[in-house]
Amino acid sequence: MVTSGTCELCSKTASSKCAGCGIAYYCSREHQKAHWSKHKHICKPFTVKEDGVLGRHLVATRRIRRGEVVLKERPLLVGPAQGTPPVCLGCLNGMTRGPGQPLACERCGWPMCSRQCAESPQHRPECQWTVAKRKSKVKISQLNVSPHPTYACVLPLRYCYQKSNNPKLFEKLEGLESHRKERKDTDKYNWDKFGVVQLLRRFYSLPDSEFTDEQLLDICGVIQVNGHEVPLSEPGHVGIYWKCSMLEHSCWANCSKSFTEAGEVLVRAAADIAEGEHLSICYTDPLWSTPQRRYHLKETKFFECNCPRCSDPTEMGTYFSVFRCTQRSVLVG
Ligand SMILES: C[S@@+](CC[C@H](N)C(=O)[O-])C[C@H]1O[C@@H](n2cnc3c(N)ncnc32)[C@H](O)[C@@H]1O
Repeated sequence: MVTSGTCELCSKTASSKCAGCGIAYYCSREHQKAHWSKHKHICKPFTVKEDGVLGRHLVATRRIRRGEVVLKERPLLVGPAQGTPPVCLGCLNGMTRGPGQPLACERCGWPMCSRQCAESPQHRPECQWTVAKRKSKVKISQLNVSPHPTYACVLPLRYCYQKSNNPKLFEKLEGLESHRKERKDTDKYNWDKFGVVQLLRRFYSLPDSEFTDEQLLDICGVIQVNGHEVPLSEPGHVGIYWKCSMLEHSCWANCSKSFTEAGEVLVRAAADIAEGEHLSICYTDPLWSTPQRRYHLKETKFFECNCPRCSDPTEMGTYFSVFRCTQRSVLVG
């Protein structure tokens, strides 16, 4: 991992990066300030626009070359996926994978893989709420159950926890799309009512006066619509990012995403992108057929994909979704 570069102004070795683009290095705040009039034209090569079809989306403000880093950012929130076996709530790795025996956090009882993970700030929300609201330790006796139902409430709980502990972060999360109307009465919504809302009420005695059912279901909506599967743990976990949440989908995306070891999302241009072009990533599996991809996007992200690939029956000449006719030789022969 690169941790230093040369200062954009004086070319000395520098270790602090521009927070906007994460590309330019500076040796001091003074040099960063002095260089800003030049750097502002290339920093963050996109702007957020909004329209009636896509909602907010990112548009290139200059030409972006293939391979260039478009954005790099830390997650607003991370937590276990909804359907997961028991994981350590510090590092988010599975509890049955490590060499050592899982240990229970001394304060809250949630199983952890080490003392260090039990002390990690990541684990604080459920740890503090277990002590303050549940008032009795959590006991997860079966570590090989998958999915383990108790873990479904952890990420929503971490989100709720920010309301009083980090109101600025909570406000940011609240600004993300939840598709409240479109989600209502879907199978996932009805599952969340029981699997998350009722669980938080029973397990954490979370009263309606703190969060109404509708608010909790909106939180589940934000996680569903904006959550990224992060493959940095085994099993993977979910991360919610701010700018990355503004990226629109295309099955013929011009950007690709990956993750740094530190959990940042890294979005790179997968093709040369012209100024004014929309930036996109693929929300679904590009190796699925057109009907599968469109169904998945409609069910989970609530839109009909009309990208160039979905609009072209040949899928850009690849015939990716066609059935191979095994009778060809009989028919033509
Ligand atoms: C992660 S959010 C993207 C940001 C969102 N537009 C906003 O304003 O917060 C995903 C949502 O954006 C919209 N969206 C993304 N890509 C789209 C596309 N290609 N066509 C239509 N809507 C799209 C859908 O409403 C989708 O559920």
